[in-house]
Amino acid sequence: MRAILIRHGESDINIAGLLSHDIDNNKLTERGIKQVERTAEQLIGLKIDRIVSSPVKRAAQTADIIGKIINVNVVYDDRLKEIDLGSANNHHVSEYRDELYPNAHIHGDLRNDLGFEPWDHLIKRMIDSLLSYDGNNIFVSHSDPIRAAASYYLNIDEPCSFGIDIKNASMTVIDIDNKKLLCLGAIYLDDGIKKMFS
Ligand SMILES: O=C(O)[C@H](O)COP(=O)(O)O
Repeated sequence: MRAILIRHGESDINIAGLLSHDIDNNKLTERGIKQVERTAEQLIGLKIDRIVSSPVKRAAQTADIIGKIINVNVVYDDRLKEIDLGSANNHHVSEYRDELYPNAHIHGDLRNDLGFEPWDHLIKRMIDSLLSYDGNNIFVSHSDPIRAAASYYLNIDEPCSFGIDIKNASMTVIDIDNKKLLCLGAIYLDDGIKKMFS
């Protein structure tokens, strides 16, 4: 079993600097659509059993584009949805950024103060999803959930994963059977990884 975790393409709320775990209130930008198309074109011909997607619109749109380009069916799984942002939902990221690191993840005690979904809970639902599907699958999700899954396979805690920046439409590849992170946030997938899906 292998998994390709793909963050959705750039969305209007990413551009606006807004945080949202809502299901329907956002969409991919034109650049986001092109990002996803570039990612999907690299996956043509790989043996993929299914695409499993967060139900959040920006992710669902991403999965739909990929599914059409590589001709693979899409199923939805709530366990892949965006982290529950607590009281930060639909607020601007600038309200919470560390003044010394303006473009960084919300971190530390502030996550708890805002009522974010606990990191361990996020990891559990992501790993439960990854382990639920046989074969080789694409999982379309979001920044923090993919960082959480990567931190699990790297065996590091949330503060130590602070430096992981999962770009829009990037690919994070995991060998589920051997519990090994093969690739982290790639926008171009190397041939060695592609061969694992032949
Ligand atoms: O940190 C952020 O800006 C958001 O949590 C990103 O969420 P997204 O991956 O759904 O855009």
